[in-house]
Amino acid sequence: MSLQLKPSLTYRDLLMLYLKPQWKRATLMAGLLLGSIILQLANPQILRQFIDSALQGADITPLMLAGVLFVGLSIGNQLLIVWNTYISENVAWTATNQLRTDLVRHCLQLDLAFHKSRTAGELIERIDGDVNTLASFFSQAIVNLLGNCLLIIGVLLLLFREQWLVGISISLFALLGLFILIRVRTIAVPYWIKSREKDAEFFGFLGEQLAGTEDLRANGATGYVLRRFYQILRGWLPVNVRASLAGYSTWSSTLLLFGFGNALALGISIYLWGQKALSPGSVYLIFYYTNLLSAPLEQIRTQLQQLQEAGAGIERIKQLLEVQPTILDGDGPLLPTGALSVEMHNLTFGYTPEEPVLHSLNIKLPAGRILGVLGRTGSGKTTLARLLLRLYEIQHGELLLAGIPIQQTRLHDLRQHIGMVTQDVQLFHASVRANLTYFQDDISDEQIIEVLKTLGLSNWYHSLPSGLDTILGSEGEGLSAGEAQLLALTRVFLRDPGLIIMDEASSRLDPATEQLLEQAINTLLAERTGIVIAHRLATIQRADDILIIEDGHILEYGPRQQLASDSTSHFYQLLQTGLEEVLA
Ligand SMILES: Nc1ncnc2c1ncn2[C@@H]1O[C@H](COP(=O)(O)OP(=O)(O)OP(=O)(O)O)[C@@H](O)[C@H]1O
Repeated sequence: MSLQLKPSLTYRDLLMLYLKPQWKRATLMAGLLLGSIILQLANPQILRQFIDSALQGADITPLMLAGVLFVGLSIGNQLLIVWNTYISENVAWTATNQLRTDLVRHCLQLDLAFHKSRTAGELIERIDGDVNTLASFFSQAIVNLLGNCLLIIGVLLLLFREQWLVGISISLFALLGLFILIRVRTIAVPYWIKSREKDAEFFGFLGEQLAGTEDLRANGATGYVLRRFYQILRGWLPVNVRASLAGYSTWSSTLLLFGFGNALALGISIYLWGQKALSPGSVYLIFYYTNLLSAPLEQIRTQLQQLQEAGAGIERIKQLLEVQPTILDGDGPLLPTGALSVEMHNLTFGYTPEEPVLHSLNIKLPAGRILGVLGRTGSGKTTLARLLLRLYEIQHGELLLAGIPIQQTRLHDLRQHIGMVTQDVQLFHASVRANLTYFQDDISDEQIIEVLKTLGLSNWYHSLPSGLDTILGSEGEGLSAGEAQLLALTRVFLRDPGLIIMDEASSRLDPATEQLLEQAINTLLAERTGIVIAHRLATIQRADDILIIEDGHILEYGPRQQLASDSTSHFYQLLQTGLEEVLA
């Protein structure tokens, strides 16, 4: 299903989008609920008949039959409730899963700047937390709210039919009861909100610490973590005690209220019985119906709350949908296959336009050549790579790929033609195959094995216990840094891009792995254009051209051999001093 969510989202839109496709199940849900209401209303009538007939000395057979019917209908009602719960959970999960998928798709389309400015936890809360509040909206709120109203109306009508005075008294009690229940709940709400805030703080803290376990231990920060942990727990305790007490007061007030309702029903019934206006069976019937009111009244209260929460959830989802990607597909031609040329004319860019990070870059890299980019930390090398992938849009000047202005390219096409290998290799807790193909099914196992062989990874592949089906640990656990880099190269190789951008690993690898990596990089760069952010001499020797950036400006740019033999060039000085020492 394509994304149909729009920022002007309403309850009606949500129902149309996510419940309409499930209208058959939703209708069945309504039917089951109606059946259950009818059974709940009919059953006390049998009991009344039973009591009155028994008191009048009726035969045992009709009494037995009435008893069996009562039990049968009660069991039938329970079965309908279980079936209804099963269907409504299915409806809710199908609907909310679709909504989650649509929101994830929306977020994945948003600019990198959006993701950089938000924490992972915030997005998880947006996509899962807010959607969870809608689950009950889909599963119960609408249908059950109507169902409960119907049940209450049914009970009150039957009470009116029994005796008008009873009808009026219990109707007034029901109205007052609902009002009181809602009021009492609002008193407890702030305590629950506080408790949930503390929950979020605790889990946020826990998540952060778990993610950084290795660093924390290595730096001896365990004591600090435990102290913070204890502080948070200590803050959590009184808040939770207060929230529980507030919850208890809600619960006890509900009990008190329904106790009062029962007393009222019994009082009126006894009075009317004394007046000979009611039979004992009818007294029981009234008592039963009054009791029956408690569940729907209580549920209406929770459902109104769920509707409120769903309203807040919709509001936050709307805010998320209002954020739109600013980097969109261009309408230029598709990029050609094979090596791509790269040109920059007066290219200027800043993460905020007032503070440029790259200034007036002019570069001309013909197809098939390799550019080695050097520069100190923070000079703008990664920014340059991000611009080439169009993760950010250039602000001034021109950036051309195979002669096509980058703004005119289509994002999917662009990212098919550019491969990027960074120092942080992102590996997923999934099979080797899925990690290498990025879950793309059209890449055959033969192709993968061939590429692994080309990159010198045959031995590694044969050592895998289940071949390509071997599951990798999360974040590449169990792989050395060199192996992870080689896998990243394999991944890019399989996509066969025309331009490779490499942010080279500066960590020192063992000589055997380094040699393997060097060979793999050579194979990868052959007949492709390469932009290599270099940290090692070996890479520099591979480059045709050298670009040295300083504070976002070009300090030096030219053919490597020419710069290397010019003793006045910065590159020459760098080679003399040693690359690692200067750039580290
Ligand atoms: N997302 C961002 N938002 C704002 N400023 C950023 C962002 N990313 C980088 N910068 C800033 O842009 C400048 C260039 O950063 P960049 O990451 O491109 O440098 P680099 O040369 O790749 O550094 P390194 O070698 O350490 O990776 C730095 O001043 C940095 O603080």
